[in-house]
Amino acid sequence: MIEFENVAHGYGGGPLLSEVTLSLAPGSFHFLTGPSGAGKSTFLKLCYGELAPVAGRIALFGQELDAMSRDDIARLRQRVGVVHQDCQFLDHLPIADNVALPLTVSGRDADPTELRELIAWVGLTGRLKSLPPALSGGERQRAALARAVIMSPDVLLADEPTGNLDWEMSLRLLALLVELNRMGKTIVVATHDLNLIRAAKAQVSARVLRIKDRRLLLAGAEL
Ligand SMILES: Nc1ncnc2c1ncn2[C@@H]1O[C@H](COP(=O)(O)OP(=O)(O)OP(=O)(O)O)[C@@H](O)[C@H]1O
Repeated sequence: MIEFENVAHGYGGGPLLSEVTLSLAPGSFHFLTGPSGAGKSTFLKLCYGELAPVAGRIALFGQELDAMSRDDIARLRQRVGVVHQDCQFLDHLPIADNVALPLTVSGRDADPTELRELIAWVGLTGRLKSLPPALSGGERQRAALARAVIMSPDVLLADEPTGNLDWEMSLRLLALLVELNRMGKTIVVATHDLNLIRAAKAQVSARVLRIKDRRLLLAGAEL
């Protein structure tokens, strides 16, 4: 589903990631850990073609990204939902419209019933008409998750989705991610939160990738 072969990336000041080789199977659940600045967000951006590697090859859904045009990559990206670290919204649009935005910008209308069901799934029915600035951190993260899955992606990448949330809200978000995984979605979650990883491992067969010294390693069973 996502394959890296000997991938390296850096922003000009020397390599940040190197010799990254891995294959994420369809339906798998991975956490991605590592110190701040290790390259977790960078790895996620490589996964969905936002960044190109300086060496090596990346294939998404069996297609080599470096052989594709920007338009083709953009089309492939519709099969990948992303929850960004800073989850930005259009502040003048109600939450329902923000969640529907990926459909709207691709020229489609959201089915009103499906949109309401999706927003109910993340527990934001009472917030349908609220503007983003009125939402709490946990509500914003859940709205961002709804927006990330509205195109029914095969893969969901989440960058520190519980970064600013209390434990109860983190577990609520985790439950949604676990549910998506049980529906067959491939999930990658970048996080510092080892308790979150432990809680997930009690529910799904999640594996842990760790960035250490520029390399991406499959962590052992210590977590
Ligand atoms: N566009 C960019 N240009 C130059 N340097 C960048 C760019 N984006 C990230 N970096 C640098 O690359 C390094 C890795 O950043 P990245 O955001 O991938 O790390 P991270 O592991 O996700 O960090 P955190 O846990 O703090 O979110 C950092 O030193 C960062 O400053």
